Amino acid sequence: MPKLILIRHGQSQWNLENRFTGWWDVDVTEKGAAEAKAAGALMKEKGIHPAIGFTSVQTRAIKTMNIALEEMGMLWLPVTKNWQLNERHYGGLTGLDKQQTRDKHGDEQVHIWRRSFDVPPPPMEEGSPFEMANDPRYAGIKVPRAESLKDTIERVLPYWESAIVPELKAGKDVLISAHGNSLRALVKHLSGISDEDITGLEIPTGQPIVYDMAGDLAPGERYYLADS
Ligand SMILES: O=C(O)[C@@H](CO)OP(=O)(O)O
Repeated sequence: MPKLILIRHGQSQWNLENRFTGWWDVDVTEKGAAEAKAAGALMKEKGIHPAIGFTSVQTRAIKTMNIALEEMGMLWLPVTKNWQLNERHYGGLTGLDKQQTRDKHGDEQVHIWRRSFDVPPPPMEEGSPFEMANDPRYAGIKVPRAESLKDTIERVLPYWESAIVPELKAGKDVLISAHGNSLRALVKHLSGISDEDITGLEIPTGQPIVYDMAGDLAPGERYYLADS
């Protein structure tokens, strides 16, 4: 039965600096690269052999995929990149320091912006230095001004259904390298987590999460590869 393996990218420069990141394209740190390498070593040790990979179009997820695959001796793996696996768009919070934002707006408001199901952060202003709409990778795509988790789910799931499910149906093991909130979107769907309970789910960086899919593609329990 096919396996689905999910990895959140290794620590990014803005994870380290504690800044809201979203669609802004930051790289992994040295620690993040080491996390990706360790994830690859673990997958190799546990006999994980994906037949296809998927990532977002963001450097931190792509690098994590490549570093892990290199460690597995599988840099040849066909990998598809798609913006629908991007991190949730952080709107007007992009680039701000998370602690300074808490000091200014209060813990509760920041928690709502970060973890509520359907409250989006404030929209990104026109002319923001963190605007990505003119980046060539988003040509022809309506770049959002901000996204809630619900908005993120609404663009992750169509891609999951149209591009990824068919590969699992064909019996292929699939590796996805993505982001804290695009993976929360997917895990919410796969594990049937309620709108309320998803607010408490955190996905750590660089830790492969596995679903063993049943014959009818019902996802089994999810588990950390390190614990198996
Ligand atoms: O800044 C971000 O884009 C995300 C992921 O690092 O942060 P948060 O934990 O607030 O969802």
